Amino acid sequence: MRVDIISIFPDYFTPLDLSLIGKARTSGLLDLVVHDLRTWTSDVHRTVDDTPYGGGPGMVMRPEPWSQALDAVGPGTLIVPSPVGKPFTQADAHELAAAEHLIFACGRYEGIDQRVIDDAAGRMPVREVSLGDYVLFGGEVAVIVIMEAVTRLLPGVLGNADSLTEESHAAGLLEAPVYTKPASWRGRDVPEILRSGDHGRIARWRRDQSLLRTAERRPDMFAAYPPAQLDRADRRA
Ligand SMILES: COc1ccc2nc(C(=O)O)sc2c1
Repeated sequence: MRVDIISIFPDYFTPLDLSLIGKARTSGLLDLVVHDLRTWTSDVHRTVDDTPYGGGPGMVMRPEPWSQALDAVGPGTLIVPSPVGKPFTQADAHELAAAEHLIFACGRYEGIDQRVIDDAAGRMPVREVSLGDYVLFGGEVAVIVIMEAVTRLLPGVLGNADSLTEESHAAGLLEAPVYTKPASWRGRDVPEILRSGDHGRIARWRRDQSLLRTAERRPDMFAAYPPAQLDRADRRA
């Protein structure tokens, strides 16, 4: 997968040199290039913003540097993190993991001139996405989150692909609690069933815990869970 990230703060992305994303880059599974938007400015001050038409606080990112940057690195699937974007979900991560070329545009200030996004949409798929109902300083942190969510789904990046099937949101439910040694810790014991060796009962316990946790913590997810995927034992949980 090829990924281009465009930002006025390219140093924000040094974490993408680390851990499994860093390994994916060195192994060639991920071809990631981070660009400084100011590369595509032409004035001595390398200006990327200007005052908003219609007045109002703050500054807006000018269209010219962005249009030249996107012309240089595109076309691809353009992702623009934004407070007005569609909530980003695990399903979106799976869709983006299937793309050949992702381009991330990191907004700052009050955002990017809307014409940049409208113009790009005439040449490539564009997704404006939000991480949640809160506002960040800019798109950079959202891109790091999305890059983690997407890259870990790429074949060969995670050592054990089985992790992807049991984890939260993978099957539309929250995962069961996990435990490791010691069996007793500060007077708290690991649930006996997990030490029973009875894999059938362990699987049932985990499924029940997953259903209960989802019902308690994410009733929205629980309500959306397809009834057809609930078996008879589930209905007793
Ligand atoms: C100006 O660019 C921004 C500003 C805030 C912001 N907040 C996001 C979020 O997903 O919460 S993405 C994003 C982009």
